[in-house]
Amino acid sequence: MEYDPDLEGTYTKHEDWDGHDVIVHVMDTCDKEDSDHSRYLKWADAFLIVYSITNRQTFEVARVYMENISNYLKGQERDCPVALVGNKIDLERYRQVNKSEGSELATEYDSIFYEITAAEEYELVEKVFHRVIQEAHHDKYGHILQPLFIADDRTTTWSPQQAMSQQSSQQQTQHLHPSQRRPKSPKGAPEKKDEKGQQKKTLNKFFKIFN
Ligand SMILES: Nc1nc2c(ncn2[C@@H]2O[C@H](COP(=O)(O)OP(=O)(O)OP(=O)(O)O)[C@@H](O)[C@H]2O)c(=O)[nH]1
Repeated sequence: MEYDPDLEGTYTKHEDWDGHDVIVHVMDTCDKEDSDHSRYLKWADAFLIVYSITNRQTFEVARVYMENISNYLKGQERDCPVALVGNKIDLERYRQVNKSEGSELATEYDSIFYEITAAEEYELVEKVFHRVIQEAHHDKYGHILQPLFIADDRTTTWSPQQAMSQQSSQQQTQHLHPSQRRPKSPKGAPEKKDEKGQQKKTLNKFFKIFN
């Protein structure tokens, strides 16, 4: 089926980590002006906010997202990993957002920060997911599973101790197991935008979830 950016989608991936069947549900959001963000916020165990380093506007939108998520989590007294991701580093010559700006924003919200290219380096994308999943797993279950597969030489294993001392550092690998089930998509999530797509899409970030 052809990709349609106007559709909201949930993707599920199974991974065998440390003998556990880890199930990761990913919601790729499709926000509109009238979107009810709270359904994402309630559903997710972790959040990825992606902007394009070649488009400052997307960075400013990411900033709003960071603040909204932070406020929500504080209000709920929840602690979820949040990762800020600057995408399209293969287009360095068109860069509009400095790496330091991304890093500073992430630090401001005590979040993970990566710059990646989704188009050219799948391993980087995977690394972001693994890092977030590992932290989310720790937050939820209180322990870390050991990696089953061997990380490449750029990958290190995250630990809560590391996180305390190196809050903004990168890298990871891990695994999870399902012990709680949650709906595969936020309750009430519309599958599609309205037919004509006349509602302006203001935000286009996705939230990553696992159970
Ligand atoms: N050069 C480059 N292009 C990318 C990269 N990631 C995504 N793109 C392109 O950017 C465009 C938008 O990518 P999407 O994956 O659709 O991004 P999105 O933020 O989900 O946007 P919507 O599709 O509108 O929801 C597409 O043409 C992609 O091919 C990247 O890392 N580098």
